[in-house]
Amino acid sequence: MAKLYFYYASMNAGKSTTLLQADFNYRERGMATMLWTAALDDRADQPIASRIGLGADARRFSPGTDLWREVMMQHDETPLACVLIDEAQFLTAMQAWQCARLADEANIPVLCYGLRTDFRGDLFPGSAVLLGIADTLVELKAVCHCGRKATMNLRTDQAGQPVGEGAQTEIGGNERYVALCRQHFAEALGLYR
Ligand SMILES: Nc1ncnc2c1ncn2[C@@H]1O[C@H](COP(=O)(O)OP(=O)(O)O)[C@@H](O)[C@H]1O
Ligand SMILES: Cc1cn([C@H]2C[C@H](O)[C@@H](COP(=O)(O)O)O2)c(=O)[nH]c1=O
Ligand SMILES: [Zn+2]
Repeated sequence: MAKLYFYYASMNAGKSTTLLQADFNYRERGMATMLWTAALDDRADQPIASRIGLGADARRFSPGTDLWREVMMQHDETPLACVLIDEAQFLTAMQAWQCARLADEANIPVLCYGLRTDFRGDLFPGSAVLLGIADTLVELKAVCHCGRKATMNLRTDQAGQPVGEGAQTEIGGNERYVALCRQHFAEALGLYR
């Protein structure tokens, strides 16, 4: 019985790096994998790019992508040992359930990697469902400037000032976001005043 995994963390915790390591591990044993990432994040040359310099090609999902259908088409051609999905916070609720169906009905392990919460501390839709239904939840860890675990993502403006309002989706990297522990996140947004 295959499992649905959700590896969740703040930004800069090594999610993409861990995904690429898992993929390498399967492929070096001659097993086929299928990689996915969000279509809206096209910052890097390669679809999946880690800050440590590793990268890989991947299919891109958008809200209309039928992951069940796309993966099953590929699986019929070449049996897949697993499916790896980066930026899983951007999955729709329906797509998160399609991932569960792949594990349950097609017996394909699905490994999802994504943010737990957005710049306000609210769950992303895809993450909310994955946190609710995944068989295995694994927290990856980044470090706050104080040394504690960084669980939150502070959005900053061009002057480096904290941003507390805006659209949930705003693509960017270290220049737009900083991973902080909850206390430093809350203090930066004035939530404890
Ligand atoms: N040159 C480097 N050597 C070693 N580790 C690095 C290097 N550059 C970045 N990192 C580490 O890589 C991690 C970020 O990896 P990445 O997979 O891009 O994270 P995420 O996908 O969670 O945002 C951080 O822990 C960072 O410290
Ligand atoms: C917190 C937060 C993040 N995003 C975006 C910013 C990046 O493009 C991705 C996360 O990338 P990573 O691989 O985890 O480094 O998500 C966003 O759109 N909204 C947010 O609140
Ligand atoms: Zn801190």
